[in-house]
Amino acid sequence: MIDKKPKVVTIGTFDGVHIGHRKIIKRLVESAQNLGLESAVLTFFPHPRMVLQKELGIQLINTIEERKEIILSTGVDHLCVHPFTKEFSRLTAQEYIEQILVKKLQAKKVIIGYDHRFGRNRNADINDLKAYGKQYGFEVEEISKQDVDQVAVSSTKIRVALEEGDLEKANTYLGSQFLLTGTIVKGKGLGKGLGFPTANLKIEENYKLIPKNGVYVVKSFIDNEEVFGMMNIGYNPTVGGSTKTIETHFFNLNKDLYGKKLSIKMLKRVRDEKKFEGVEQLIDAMKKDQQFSLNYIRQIK
Ligand SMILES: Cc1cc2nc3c(=O)[nH]c(=O)nc-3n(C[C@H](O)[C@H](O)[C@H](O)COP(=O)(O)O)c2cc1C
Ligand SMILES: Nc1ncnc2c1ncn2[C@@H]1O[C@H](COP(=O)(O)OP(=O)(O)O)[C@@H](O)[C@H]1O
Repeated sequence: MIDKKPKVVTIGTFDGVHIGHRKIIKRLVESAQNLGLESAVLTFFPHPRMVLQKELGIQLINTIEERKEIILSTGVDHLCVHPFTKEFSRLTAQEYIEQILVKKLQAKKVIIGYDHRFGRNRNADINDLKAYGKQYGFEVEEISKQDVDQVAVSSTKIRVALEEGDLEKANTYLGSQFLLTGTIVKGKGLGKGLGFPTANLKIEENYKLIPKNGVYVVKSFIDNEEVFGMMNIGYNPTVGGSTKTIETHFFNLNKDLYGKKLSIKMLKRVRDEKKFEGVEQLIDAMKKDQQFSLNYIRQIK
């Protein structure tokens, strides 16, 4: 439950929590400090497109848990994840302002993008928000088109970059490393025999975007220790795999990982997944991947 103290609020989906989002959140926190108020981010889940258009194939950069964790790590005082339901979408602009911004969040100031729209059918805009501000006693600070364009980043551009395997671009736009969170489950049990045991990551959220198939250098924390590894995303065509797997061989680690929940950060793309002539060639390729990954890790450490 959010307290009754007056707040500066910003509103958005914030998928990815990229450098543009971070800039807005920084402005929010600074503004709250200057005014002696608390800061709050208002976000919604599920994504409106999951609810209104029943889009089943929708892919998001972050699961809601990841989004929460990243937003809370930016230094905001409060994060409000409001359920986006059909019913909620039918609130008029005025009902939404009154119920959520005024009563629930005690907004004294709202920092918002120039193109923000809200209320039933998204029919209210920033000028309406300013008018409601006069009525309900909050100030509106507009983030101009120029400010938005200057950052030149969008969640859509990041999604496309990840789907194309351009991890470098995605991570630059995110201002952090793209991550995958899930639980380690049993695979086909072939990895140990190849000399490379691989921890198979199962992700529950079907809306989570998985980057292009291929091999990546990754990093995680296992039992509070930083561990690096190499991940393969794909169908394991060499051994006749039929389902998509996300599997990681961690370097210098010998631990039973089954059942563990891991967040794995993706650092660098190495290559495409390939169908090799046989297992020998696959092992040779994995040895080369390991060499490449260890070199890369040495450089960034
Ligand atoms: C770094 C790395 C690269 C891989 N590259 C390929 C590849 O190019 N082609 C392929 O068929 N399988 C590739 N694999 C997947 C192996 O086929 C897989 O690890 C093996 O089948 C073990 O699967 P299991 O953990 O389900 O037992 C790769 C695995 C890793 C860890
Ligand atoms: N260095 C390591 N990297 C990844 N997994 C490891 C490592 N050392 C031990 N393991 C364990 O071995 C399991 C992987 O073995 P593997 O033969 O590939 O079987 P599976 O196909 O069931 O994943 C992992 O899930 C983990 O529990």
